[in-house]
Amino acid sequence: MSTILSVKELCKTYIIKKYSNNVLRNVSFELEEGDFITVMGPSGSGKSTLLYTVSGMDSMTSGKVEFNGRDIGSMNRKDLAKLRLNEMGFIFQQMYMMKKLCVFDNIVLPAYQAGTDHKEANKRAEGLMRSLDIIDISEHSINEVSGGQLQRACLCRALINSPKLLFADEPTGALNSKAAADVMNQLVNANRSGASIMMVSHSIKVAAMSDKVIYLMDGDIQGELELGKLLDDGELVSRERRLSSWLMEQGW
Ligand SMILES: Nc1ncnc2c1ncn2[C@@H]1O[C@H](COP(=O)(O)OP(=O)(O)OP(=O)(O)O)[C@@H](O)[C@H]1O
Repeated sequence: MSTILSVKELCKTYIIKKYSNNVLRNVSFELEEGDFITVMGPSGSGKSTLLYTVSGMDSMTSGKVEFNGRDIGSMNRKDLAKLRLNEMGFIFQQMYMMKKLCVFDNIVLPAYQAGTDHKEANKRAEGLMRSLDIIDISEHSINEVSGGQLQRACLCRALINSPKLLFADEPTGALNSKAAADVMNQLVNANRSGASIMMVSHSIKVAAMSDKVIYLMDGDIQGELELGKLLDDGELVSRERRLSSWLMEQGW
């Protein structure tokens, strides 16, 4: 098993009107290939900022982040964009969909950009949309769909290039329980097919499906809980209980 993401002493400071906000303070952790981790913690503890900085979407103030042995802090914008297109997938709270394209075209576009044969890309997009129950909205403009449908479309788009590492910020946030279960099943399937996942979630039910939970407090990792791979849905209740009592110890 090799390390896909190595984060060492990562710091991120936002400066607004001369006031410094040290959002991430010396965060260090490693993600092994095939890992599925969830970052939890109080609102404002820096969870989304952590996802944005380790994925190269936002710059770091200091520290080192390596993706598959490549130092992302020293990569130029073009190489970073290529890395994100080909090897990473994103489901973020601000969903950057192209307003002029229909849902299907938004989903398939990254595959075309990566040079995948169009017929193959279309087939893959259709399969993903069926599994997330949004095939009926293929031709809709992104202004004509619900928040939950849009979130599922984002997941399809994130998976279209079979990313090595998937970043997901509250992927079930806007969803009802059936849609949330569809999304989580798809994430677990993607992980079983080899994608590593780094997710942020406030939900115990959702986080209990991951292998490991990191608790972020005031921009630093306060604790880690190893849950192991989810092998059977029957284990979920006991995993949720374990996670819930650990979170209470963390002061959640
Ligand atoms: N682009 C930005 N510019 C300035 N400050 C920011 C920016 N993004 C986040 N922050 C600040 O960083 C801190 C952490 O925000 P972040 O969104 O990472 O927290 P979070 O743990 O994900 O919170 P939540 O659970 O509420 O989503 C907050 O104080 C926030 O105001």
